[in-house]
Amino acid sequence: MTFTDDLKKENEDIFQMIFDHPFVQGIGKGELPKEAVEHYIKADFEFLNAFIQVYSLALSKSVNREDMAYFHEQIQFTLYDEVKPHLNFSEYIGVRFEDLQGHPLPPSGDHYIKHMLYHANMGTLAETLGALLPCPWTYLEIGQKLINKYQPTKEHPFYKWMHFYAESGKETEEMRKRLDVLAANSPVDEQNRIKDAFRKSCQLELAFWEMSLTCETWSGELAVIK
Ligand SMILES: Cc1ncc(C[n+]2csc(CCO)c2C)c(N)n1
Repeated sequence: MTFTDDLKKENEDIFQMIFDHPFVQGIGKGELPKEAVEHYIKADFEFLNAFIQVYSLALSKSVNREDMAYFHEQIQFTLYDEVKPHLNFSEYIGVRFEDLQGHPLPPSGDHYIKHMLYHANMGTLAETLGALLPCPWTYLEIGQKLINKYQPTKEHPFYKWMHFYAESGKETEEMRKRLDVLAANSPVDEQNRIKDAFRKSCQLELAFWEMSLTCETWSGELAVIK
C-alpha cells in the first residue's frame, strides 16, 4: 500500500458521500436546476483561479526541473482545458460563460480556496499536494462512476462534462506519484498534516456541491467584496 492508497482508504466515506450527492447524481441523470448550475459555474471559475495560484506556489517550492515542468503544465491545463466542462454547463443553462465570471465566492468555496492557500503558504510541497489531490481524484471518480452507472449517449446534456473528467486519470496519477515519493521521506508529523489537509479538501469538495445545490450565499445585506 502506498501513502496515497491509504489516503483513499481512510476517506472512502467522503468519496461515497460525494458520489451520492444529489448535484452529482443530477449530472448523471441529466437533470439539474439551472440556478444551481449557474451558482456552480460562477463559484468554480473563481475556484480555478485560486487553484492556479496554488499550483504556482507549489512550483515555487519545487527543487527540480521535472516538478517545475509538471506544475507549469498543470497551470496550462487548468487555464485552457478546464474551460471545456464549464462551457458544457454554460450551454445547458443558456448563459454566456463570460457573464458568469468575476463573482465573489460563496462561504464554502471561500473556505476551500483559503484552506488550499493556507497549506501552500505555510506548509511543505507535500502538504500542498495533500490539499490539492482530492480535486482531480474526486472528479476522476465522479466521471468514471457516472458513466458506468448512466451509460450516457452523445445526446446527454452532460456527456462532454462526464467524459472530460472520466478521461483525466493522468492528472491524478501524476499527482499521486509525486505525493507518494515526498510522503515516504517525510517525518510522521508532516505525514499527519498531509492527511489532515487531504481529508479537509475531500470534505470541502462535498461542501462545494452542497453550496451549489442550495445556492449558498453570505448572510446579511452588505455586498461581499471579491
Ligand atoms: C471544486 C472543484 N473541484 C475540482 C475540480 C476539477 N479540477 C479543477 S483543477 C483540476 C486539476 C487540474 O490539474 C481539476 C481536476 C473543479 N473544477 N472544481
